[in-house]
Amino acid sequence: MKRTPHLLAIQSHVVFGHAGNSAAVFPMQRVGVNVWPLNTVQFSNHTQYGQWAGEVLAPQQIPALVEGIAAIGELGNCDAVLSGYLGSAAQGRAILSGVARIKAINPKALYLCDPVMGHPEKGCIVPQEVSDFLLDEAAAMADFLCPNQLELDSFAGRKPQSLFDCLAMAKALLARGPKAVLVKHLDYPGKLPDGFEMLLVTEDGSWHLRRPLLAFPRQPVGVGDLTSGLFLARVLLGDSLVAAFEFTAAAVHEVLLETQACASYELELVRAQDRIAHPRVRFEATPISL
Ligand SMILES: Nc1ncnc2c1ncn2[C@@H]1O[C@H](COP(=O)(O)OP(=O)(O)O)[C@@H](O)[C@H]1O
Ligand SMILES: Cc1ncc(COP(=O)(O)O)c(C=O)c1O
Ligand SMILES: [Mg+2]
Repeated sequence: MKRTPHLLAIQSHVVFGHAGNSAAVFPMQRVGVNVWPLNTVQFSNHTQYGQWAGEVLAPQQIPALVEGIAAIGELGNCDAVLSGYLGSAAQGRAILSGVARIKAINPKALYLCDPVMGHPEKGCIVPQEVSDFLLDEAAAMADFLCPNQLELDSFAGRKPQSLFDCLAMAKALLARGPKAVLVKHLDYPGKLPDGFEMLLVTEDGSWHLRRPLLAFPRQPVGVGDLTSGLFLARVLLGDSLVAAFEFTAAAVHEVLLETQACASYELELVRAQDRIAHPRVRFEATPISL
């Protein structure tokens, strides 16, 4: 029997609703991965409500928890680490030392970094030192990097002129070290208004994917976290990077369809669970080159 992969997921937890681990853990479990959630913050709700209660985890807790798992002899079973929303740069550095610790025991372990940055136009609130840490330190250690357009712009230090420019920016990011860059959300002059587009850039080639853009009165949150979590889960389950990319687009679209049908602001993950595991829709990734 094939072994069930294990994934250490280090990102935020919200008590109410879905963002960070609260958006990604259940879907990753539902597709068949054992998840070890390590919550960087515990907030009442995601920050786009504009107000929340709760605390950031003390950074020294991250190595302490990783050591606790090592002490029971389980750390070598960790197949991948995912990091997302960080409450401080010190937390980020603690995660990188955890990743190094895990890779020393299991050199095949993968690290996916979702570089969640704050943006005034988006409303996601992240300290500036976290953005600086992601740009300067985390990208170099990640096997997979999953920025959205605003985060890709921050890495490149500019906005794109075209789709091919987005591709060039993502390729430049590949040169910093990751095996693959998944741009979860493209925005560039001339983009068709009714499409939601993504890019996958790897050492072996690049692929572009388009799915329908659905209308929401308020943009749902946690979509990026769901996207990076499902992508890593499917890679661990044995998908090629392109197959994981296509699966992720389909499963996330299914969640958005369910969320739209329920007129809900929070993602309808529980109602969409069968469609996450077995998406009915399919979007083809098409090769793209400069
Ligand atoms: N098919 C879609 N239709 C409408 N909105 C979408 C669709 N897919 C994603 N979104 C929204 O687009 C925004 C961009 O998300 P994205 O950039 O992928 O990641 P992040 O959630 O990290 O910002 C989010 O607000 C999300 O809710
Ligand atoms: C606590 C928390 N975690 C994670 C996120 C990231 O969500 P998204 O997937 O939209 O990038 C947010 C966004 O507001 C948040 O408030
Ligand atoms: Mg995000």
